[in-house]
Amino acid sequence: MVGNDGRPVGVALLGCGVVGSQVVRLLTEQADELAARVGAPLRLVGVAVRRPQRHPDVPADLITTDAAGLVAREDVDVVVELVGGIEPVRGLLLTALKNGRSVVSANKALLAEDGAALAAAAAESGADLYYEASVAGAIPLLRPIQQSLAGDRIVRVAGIVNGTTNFILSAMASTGANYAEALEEAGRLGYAEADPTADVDGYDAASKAAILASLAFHTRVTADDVHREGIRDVTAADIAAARALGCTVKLLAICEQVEGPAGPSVSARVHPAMIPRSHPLASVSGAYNAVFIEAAAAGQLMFYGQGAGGPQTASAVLGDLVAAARNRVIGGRGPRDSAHADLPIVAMGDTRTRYHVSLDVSDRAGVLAQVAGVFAEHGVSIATVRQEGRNGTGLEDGVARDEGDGARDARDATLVIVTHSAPDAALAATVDALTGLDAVQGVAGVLRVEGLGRPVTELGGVS
Ligand SMILES: NC(=O)C1=CN([C@@H]2O[C@H](COP(=O)(O)OP(=O)(O)OC[C@H]3O[C@@H](n4cnc5c(N)ncnc54)[C@H](O)[C@@H]3O)[C@@H](O)[C@H]2O)C=CC1
Ligand SMILES: N[C@@H](CC=O)C(=O)O
Ligand code: NA
Repeated sequence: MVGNDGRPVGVALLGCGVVGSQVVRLLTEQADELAARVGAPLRLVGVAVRRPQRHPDVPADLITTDAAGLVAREDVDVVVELVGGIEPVRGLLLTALKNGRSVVSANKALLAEDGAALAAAAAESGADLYYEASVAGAIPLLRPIQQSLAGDRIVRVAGIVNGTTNFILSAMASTGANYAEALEEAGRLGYAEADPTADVDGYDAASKAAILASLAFHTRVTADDVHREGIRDVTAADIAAARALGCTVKLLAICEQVEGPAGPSVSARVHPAMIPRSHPLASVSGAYNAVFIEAAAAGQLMFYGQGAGGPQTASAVLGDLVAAARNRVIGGRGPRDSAHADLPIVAMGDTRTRYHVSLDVSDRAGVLAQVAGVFAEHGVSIATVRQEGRNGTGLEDGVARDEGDGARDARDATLVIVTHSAPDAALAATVDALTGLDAVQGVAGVLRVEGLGRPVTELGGVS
């Protein structure tokens, strides 16, 4: 690819909402500095929007509703996509890349669904494809994985990559609010959208996990490959149970290289989990994001900051834009996405996790043995068991009080069991089988427990 012959680098912006409008502002306010860093001025040649009348701050001669026409213009070098969603964006970006235009995007949904096609189009034409803003907003994360750690071997990337759900879980933990109350507060403060499905059901985090796993393990991972559970079912009782164990509950994205049934494999999952309060991720609260990377030589690294917001996300977009524009000016291109390892994806059932299980049981002779037997039958080793009295039966002090209700057992108790690590399928089957026991009145709560590379000392030395 040849350089830009000293002419300005033409930038087409698709979408001018929360993030796009901030990109326009920063491009204007920082024009001279950006030109110095790029080696040529950045010239915004057009802004494609859906409703032109809604953008009084953008010069009218730049506004267009014809995104396809804008992308095809000869004076466009870099297309910055801040629309979101799959179509019509996929078609527009594939056309741009095939025509040799570099692309900067914050669109995690598209990259997690069809990143391979975009990367192939970029490789074919020699254009750049950058998407730092798509994962954890402002936090520099993808470039460190792709470039700074290129000489190392990453074994795990785990973290909090969704601000909305982290705000909700933090509010539940700090105020005792239930899920519905915390969600309402998140909406009031502008964190949760009118339809919060993508956030609370884990779709947003799963897309980000797919992108992280792809880059960390040099393997194409799509959102469909990521096991996904959201936070709708997390209860105030789960939060209290976590606290009792010295833990807190977070929605985690966990991407690991593991030894699967077919050899080295990638495991990618998003689910709520208890983590020890001593873990650095436990203190990440509110709408913040943090990602913990473990690499063979570098050891443990943590990246922390704001994962959303207009100016914050625009910062990451502009970082990518400067890199893509500089490559135009000097006539090269940045490092390509690499999928050379092409590892298989391990099924969630084969992924090893630990569980915290709260069972409401009748407290009579032999019940603990029956429950332990079900764990043993499924090959799941128990790490700790704690019994608590329930409904005022006074078991805490070992004294049972029969309140005279002849229709039910004289004594009720809750068994709190934490397992050692076992295949997730074995743990799920164990919980299923427990519900069939006569002595088990109900499963009060089931949550995975993650040490994330650290011994869970609070749980009695389980690691
Ligand atoms: N808002 C945030 O904090 C973050 C957003 N992102 C990503 O950045 C992208 C943009 O997000 P926001 O700015 O928040 O969204 P937004 O909804 O505020 O802005 C999107 C804009 O695109 C416009 N649009 C829709 N279809 C269009 C079309 N066919 N042609 C031209 N314009 C069209 C909409 O009218 C809207 O103004 C999304 O991919 C999002 O996932 C990533 C990280 C954080
Ligand atoms: N909805 C996301 C924001 C952007 O990625 C979140 O809540 O983190
Ligand atoms: Na980022």
